[in-house]
Amino acid sequence: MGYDVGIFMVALTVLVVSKIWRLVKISIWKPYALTRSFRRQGVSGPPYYLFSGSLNDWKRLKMDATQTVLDTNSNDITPRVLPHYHKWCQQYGETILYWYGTRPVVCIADPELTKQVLSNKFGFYVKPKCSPAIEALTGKGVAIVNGQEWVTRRRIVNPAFSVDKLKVMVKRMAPCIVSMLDEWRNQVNAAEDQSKTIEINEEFRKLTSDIIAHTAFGSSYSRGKEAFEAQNELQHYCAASVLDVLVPGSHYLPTASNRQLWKLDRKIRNSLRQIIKSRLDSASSDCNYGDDLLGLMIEASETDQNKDGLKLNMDDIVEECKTFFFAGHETSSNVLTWTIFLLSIHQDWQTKLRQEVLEECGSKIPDSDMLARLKLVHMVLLEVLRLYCPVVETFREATKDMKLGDLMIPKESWVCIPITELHRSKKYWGQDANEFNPSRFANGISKAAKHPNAFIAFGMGPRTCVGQNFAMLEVKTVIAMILQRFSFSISPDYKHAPIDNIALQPQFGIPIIFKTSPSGNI
Ligand code: HEM
Repeated sequence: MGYDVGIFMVALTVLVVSKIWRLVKISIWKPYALTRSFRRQGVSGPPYYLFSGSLNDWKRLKMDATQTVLDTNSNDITPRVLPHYHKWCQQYGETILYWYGTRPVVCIADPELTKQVLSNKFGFYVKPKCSPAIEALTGKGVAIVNGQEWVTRRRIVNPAFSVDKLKVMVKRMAPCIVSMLDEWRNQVNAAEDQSKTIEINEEFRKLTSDIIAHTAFGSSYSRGKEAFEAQNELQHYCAASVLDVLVPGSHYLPTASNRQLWKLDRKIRNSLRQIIKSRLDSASSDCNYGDDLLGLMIEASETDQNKDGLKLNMDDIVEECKTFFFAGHETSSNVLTWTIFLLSIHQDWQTKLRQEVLEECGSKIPDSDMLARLKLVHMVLLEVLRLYCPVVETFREATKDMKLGDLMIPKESWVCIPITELHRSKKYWGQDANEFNPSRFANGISKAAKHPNAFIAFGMGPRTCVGQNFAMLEVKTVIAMILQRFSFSISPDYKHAPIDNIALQPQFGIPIIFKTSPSGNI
């Protein structure tokens, strides 16, 4: 008995000592050694603080930035959107090392190095593990999984965005857009001076939710409403907590904020399960579930005929639905918002685009052929995506020690690519990098800057955005239909305050004054 207790005590001591050693190694030794190693390579950054790394400094800079308001005509948004990067770059140079807790992050704003990281096909730079809150928001779907799991999921979802499917989707979008615009027109016509101020960010959020629900899930905004609303609430929660120091295991504790997170997660899942169930119930006897995204995923859950022999189960489908519900509306709604904002300020471009739309589409609802001819609209959208890219930055984790340019990136370090900064670097975009100048895209994306990969609004390489063609068609259709019907300008009440809330949003919304367009009676 005494012997057993002795062995137990020794084992316990070994366990405790090894845990303590691991903690010391991760939180003290590694940061110290890596800081020195990077310094030798000429890279430095803000100091490392025990456990919190640079998070507290980062949080403070973000808080301060949210108190500022920019000049409405200024597109120089980095100090507000990536205030930590802006400040640390000025202090420590273009490439910086900072700490997400105990995790080293090397930030690079160089298109050549970005290409090496994002285009790596051997899985040496993978998507880092997300916090539980982000995972609850975006789902453990194709956007965050790695390796074979990602290959399988990407193969399942890719066909949902083929050219033929997109053409059908454009047709399905139209009624959602008409319904919103009819409502706007009623409001304009009801106003005494025939003009109405509308806060567009919220309107576009509802519209793009409705569109993704219809086109990818054969549902409607009202059916998915509970999921969208819970995702919206969760997004605010995530944005507020993303810079909190994560204590390992703390997400299992029933704290007030965890309980709120679990509740929202349950709401999203339940609502999505209802949508899936109703598709299963309505399937014909030959198990034809439809050829939209949801149909393809259900089919993949029923067959192991896919190349890898891997199947999706119901939970996988729910996670994937979360991914597409979120990615499918959050990005597009913000691009729409910033496009209308910029066209309100640049009335000359608004006039040019309206002319183009009326020439190519007349008063008809645009189809995919007409949309392909809207060259100026396309250029303007690229310029909006450059200046107000919804994805502000992206991260990868090195799975082994990597040589990146002149830098050695140690295994398990993160590489941060500050898209907002890369998109307005004077080195690549010229002295007018912060100006709205859609003409720079006249000869296509690769010729717009001094480096062909300086524009990465949809990412690059194997993990490039699966919904990019869908998003461009959607945004083009909405903008064209607005231009056919209305002229618009910015309200004097507008406060220019872009903010990174997981996506780039206007902190106080954007009030726009709409009038019925003199050009048409559509
Ligand atoms: C203008 C709107 C959009 C922008 C700017 C955008 C941007 C991006 C970017 C930058 C990435 C890559 C992130 C990274 O490499 O870390 C990405 C990935 C992704 N996007 Fe989009 N996106 C947009 C619209 C959409 C839409 C409408 C959908 C769905 C219908 C969608 C679904 C996805 C998915 C599933 C991924 C993950 C792909 C993978 O990892 O294989 N996106 N998006």
